[in-house]
Amino acid sequence: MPAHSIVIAPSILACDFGRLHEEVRRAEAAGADWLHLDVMDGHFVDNISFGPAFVDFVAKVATVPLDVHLMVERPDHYFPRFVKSAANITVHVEAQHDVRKTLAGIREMGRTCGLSLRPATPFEAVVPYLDQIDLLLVMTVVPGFGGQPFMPEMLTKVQDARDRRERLGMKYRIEVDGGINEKTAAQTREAGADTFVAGTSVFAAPDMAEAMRKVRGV
Ligand SMILES: O=C(CO)[C@H](O)[C@H](O)COP(=O)(O)O
Repeated sequence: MPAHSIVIAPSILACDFGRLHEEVRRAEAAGADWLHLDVMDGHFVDNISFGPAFVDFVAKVATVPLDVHLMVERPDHYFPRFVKSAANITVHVEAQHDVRKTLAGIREMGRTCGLSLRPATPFEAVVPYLDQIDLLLVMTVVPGFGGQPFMPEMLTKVQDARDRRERLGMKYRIEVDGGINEKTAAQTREAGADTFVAGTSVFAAPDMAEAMRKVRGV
């Protein structure tokens, strides 16, 4: 029995930025529960995506909650700029900050908070913070670029997150991001994931609603 309802969060990184308004509408019409926005600073990851003004624009046209993933070196410095538009703000355990303080700060500003870890980071690194988070984001590719293949070795991390949550009676969502499609969504769901970020597999599909149903497993 999953602890949470299934959530599908299409990754805006994979949409046509030149038609952003229509792409947001298309994702919502196709069944998006949330929209996922990857903010990249060119330091924490080897790519630069978009910043608060872009996220604010998406918030103006979106009707579903925005799930903002800060792939930035100083999330403590930047998260307040996303509070206006985000429902959830996720930061990385590997970034340069006091993780406890940043998570508490996001909560104090009235948003849910997530913690993420790169594929190379062991699950143990997030364990001290699990009592403080609403969502654990398990990266299933090296963060920075869409369109990469799913890393099956991350399945044990998802299982660890689920087992620990059950054992300790915690409530955090388990989100997966990177190479998520019909097949890998089924594998990660089986391992314990309930929240699925999908970029290429939904935005590039001929029928986005059908692609999203497949990720959802219905
Ligand atoms: O976090 C990300 C990149 O770092 C993207 O959200 C993720 O890659 C989604 O894209 P795809 O489904 O194409 O892998």
